[in-house]
Amino acid sequence: MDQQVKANGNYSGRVVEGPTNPMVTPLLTDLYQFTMAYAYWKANKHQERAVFDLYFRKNPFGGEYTVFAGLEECIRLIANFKFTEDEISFIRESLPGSCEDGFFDYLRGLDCSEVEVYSITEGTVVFPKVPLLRIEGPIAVVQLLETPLVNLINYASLVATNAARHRFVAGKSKILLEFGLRRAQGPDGGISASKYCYLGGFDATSNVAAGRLFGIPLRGTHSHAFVSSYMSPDEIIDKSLRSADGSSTCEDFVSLAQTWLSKIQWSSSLRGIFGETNQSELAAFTSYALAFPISFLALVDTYDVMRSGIPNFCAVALALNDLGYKAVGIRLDSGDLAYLSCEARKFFRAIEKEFDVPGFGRTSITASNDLNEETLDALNKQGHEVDAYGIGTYLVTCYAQAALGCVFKLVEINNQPRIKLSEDVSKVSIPCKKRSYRLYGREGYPLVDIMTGENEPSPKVGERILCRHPFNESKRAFVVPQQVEELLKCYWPGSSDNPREDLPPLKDIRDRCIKQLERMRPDHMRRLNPTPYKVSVSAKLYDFIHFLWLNEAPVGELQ
Ligand SMILES: Nc1ncnc2c1ncn2[C@@H]1O[C@H](COP(=O)(O)OP(=O)(O)OP(=O)(O)O)[C@@H](O)[C@H]1O
Ligand SMILES: O=P(O)(O)OC[C@H]1O[C@H](OP(=O)(O)OP(=O)(O)O)[C@H](O)[C@@H]1O
Ligand SMILES: O=C(O)c1cccnc1
Ligand SMILES: [Mg+2]
Repeated sequence: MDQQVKANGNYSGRVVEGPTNPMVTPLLTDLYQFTMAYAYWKANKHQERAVFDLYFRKNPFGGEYTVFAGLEECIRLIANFKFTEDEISFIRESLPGSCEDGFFDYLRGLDCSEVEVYSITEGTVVFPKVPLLRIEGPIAVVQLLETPLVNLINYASLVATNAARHRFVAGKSKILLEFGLRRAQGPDGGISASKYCYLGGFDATSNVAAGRLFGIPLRGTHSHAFVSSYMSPDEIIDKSLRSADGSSTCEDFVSLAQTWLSKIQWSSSLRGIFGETNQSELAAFTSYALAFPISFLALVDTYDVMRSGIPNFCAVALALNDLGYKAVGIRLDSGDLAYLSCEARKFFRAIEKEFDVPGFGRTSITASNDLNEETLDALNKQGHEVDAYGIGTYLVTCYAQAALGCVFKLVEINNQPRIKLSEDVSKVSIPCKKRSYRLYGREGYPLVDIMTGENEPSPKVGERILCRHPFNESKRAFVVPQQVEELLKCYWPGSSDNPREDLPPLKDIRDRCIKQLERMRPDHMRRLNPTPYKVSVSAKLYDFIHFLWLNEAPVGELQ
């Protein structure tokens, strides 16, 4: 590979940009990766060819599926992996003074041109133990990659899964808005949350930087501060509003809204629902409508939703309607969201009927305030009229589960398979450089993932294959796949006879994720007691794992 390739991540004329977050550098790793790299180098072992698998052991949130995310950022790091002189000086200062100069010369020349990355496609639904990434290369450099790769995959996949779970409960027809930036774990937590919640099925974010960086649709309403900043309608100086078609101008939109409020107050069907509304709130809504006549949406819970916010909103919306504008809707941010959304809907329908405004009954209702999977589920059970949810804290902090627990384990070195044993069987690693496949059944659902040794023949459509639980002897099944999908594809560096996969735009990854989730058998997806998806190994790999296990585990001696 030529020098230019090494310098800027360009391969075969295709440039891979650097990581989105400039904090992602070769130093974003744990100290022990450098101490091991030095010890490998000192022992002249650093060029030995190693294969590592990156995988997780358990699905998050008590579920039975995970959305794989974060791959693009891993490839961006790998494609541009190069130490600067400053970084090398810092590593020198951080390691014991006895470390030899030659090691720093070695770091100076280091890049990932000898590293190969095979990965599952980003946005795929994935399962425990199946490698998400298989990284092969000189052991010292692959070891340095462990921490950043696990870091880049862990939260991305966790929050994408959280988003997918919220989408599952909310239902396909609802608009899901990610509102988490202020509550996220720092700036990168916020940006990553916006990116990967979109990937997992959210429709838009309030995070402007994420909108710019990733092209995610931006959406938002306004806050209580805007409402409470107004004291009275007298504050509004420019009261004029041109009609939507530009043919006329209403000189006093404030009075028009007040007139509509009186009409609502005295209408026969709405009489008695409310008396005087809060006039400073009406002023705030009027002012907001003057600023955004084509996209007017009001936060209605600052004073009293049914006695003030909703009638005030309707008055301004009807005034806009006179000028040919259609108000977007309301946001509810407190109280019983099921009850209030139903009451608001009734009010909108009554207005539609009373004043003959077609479509007013369908005015959009957005709900927010500490929402999570459980509250969405409770709202569904109670019955509600919410069209859109704004979700922050519980979504982006992954409140229900702090981390996915991805690991990076050595499975082969110098063509010798390696295993890591543990008292806890779920922690025993699956050795060998492997391939993995997803086998689909007659009804089109994925049935099982199977891992095989690298050189085993691949499963074939229509051919019966034995799938074995990796560690439980009695669990096995024959499968006759109707479709076989190889999961690990080449993402770096690729060559003319083994081309590298493209890194698709975020929107395409999101579309893939949504399709993948829809293709799963419903019992794997349900929230309560979902059925585990089967993850298996070939008969040959099963035998080999257990041979290696017995070989590596010392035999105890009883006295
Ligand atoms: N119908 C409902 N069923 C179940 N949970 C609901 C329902 N309506 C609202 N919730 C949830 O109940 C909680 C209400 O919280 P809390 O009582 O702290 O808020 P509030 O008093 O309504 O508003 P504020 O944020 O202004 O204090 C929120 O988590 C909200 O999502
Ligand atoms: O509730 P979350 O899921 O985190 O969603 C975002 C929240 O952030 C905003 O208000 P903020 O919480 O700042 O103020 P509040 O106390 O009025 O809710 C918004 O009104 C939501 O309530
Ligand atoms: O636009 C909103 O309504 C919004 C944005 C962030 C947090 N809470 C609400
Ligand atoms: Mg809140």
